[in-house]
Amino acid sequence: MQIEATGLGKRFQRDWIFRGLTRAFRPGSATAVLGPNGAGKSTLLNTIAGQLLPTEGALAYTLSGRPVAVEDVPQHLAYAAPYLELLEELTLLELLRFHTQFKPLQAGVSLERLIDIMYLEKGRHQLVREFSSGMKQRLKLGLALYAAAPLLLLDEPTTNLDATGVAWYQEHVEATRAGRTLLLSSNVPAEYSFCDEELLVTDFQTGKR
Ligand SMILES: Nc1ncnc2c1ncn2[C@@H]1O[C@H](COP(=O)(O)OP(=O)(O)OP(=O)(O)O)[C@@H](O)[C@H]1O
Repeated sequence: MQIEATGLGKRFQRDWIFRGLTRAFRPGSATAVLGPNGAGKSTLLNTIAGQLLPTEGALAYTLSGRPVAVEDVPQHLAYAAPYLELLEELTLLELLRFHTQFKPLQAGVSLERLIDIMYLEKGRHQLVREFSSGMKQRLKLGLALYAAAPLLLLDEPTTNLDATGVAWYQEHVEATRAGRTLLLSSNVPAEYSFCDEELLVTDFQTGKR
């Protein structure tokens, strides 16, 4: 998905979080959205996801040369973030069946294959609520990385992952990012070192008031 941000700005009450952001995000690119805690990285991802309205400026989305209305962006989007909750009252298999009804997996990836990829075989019939935080994070990432969605947003993707989990993430983000538009919010170089572009949110904060 091609995304063109023009003069994009977001304000909460009287505080501008970012302002004057003009940038194109191309299919096949991976952009690291960087900045200190509270800089506005998640706010920017949520705005690009169409979940927050920009206060000023515009976002234009194009898929295979056709414009996509902002209200249709969610169907083309896979998003993993600490603040997006899993349905923890379901077992893993129930959750995967439910989730993939509205967010299908990539061609050739079955539910069983995804369970293997996520190393969650033993949790197949377990309530997600009982998963460790690392298991939940592998589940969130597996659902996003292997979704059939051209726009991939990852917010702090290695949250709760140990060193093995971080290596797992690096392997699978590489395996799934070709041709997609990826934006990744991070403070951890191991999460974003593969990205070909960087966007420092604080570059869009001078003179914003
Ligand atoms: N819904 C909201 N209403 C008011 N202020 C908000 C809202 N959401 C976020 N903010 C504020 O916007 C600023 C940016 O927050 P945001 O979560 O985007 O930062 P971040 O760079 O992702 O931070 P972190 O690295 O800590 O996750 C913060 O000051 C936060 O308090």
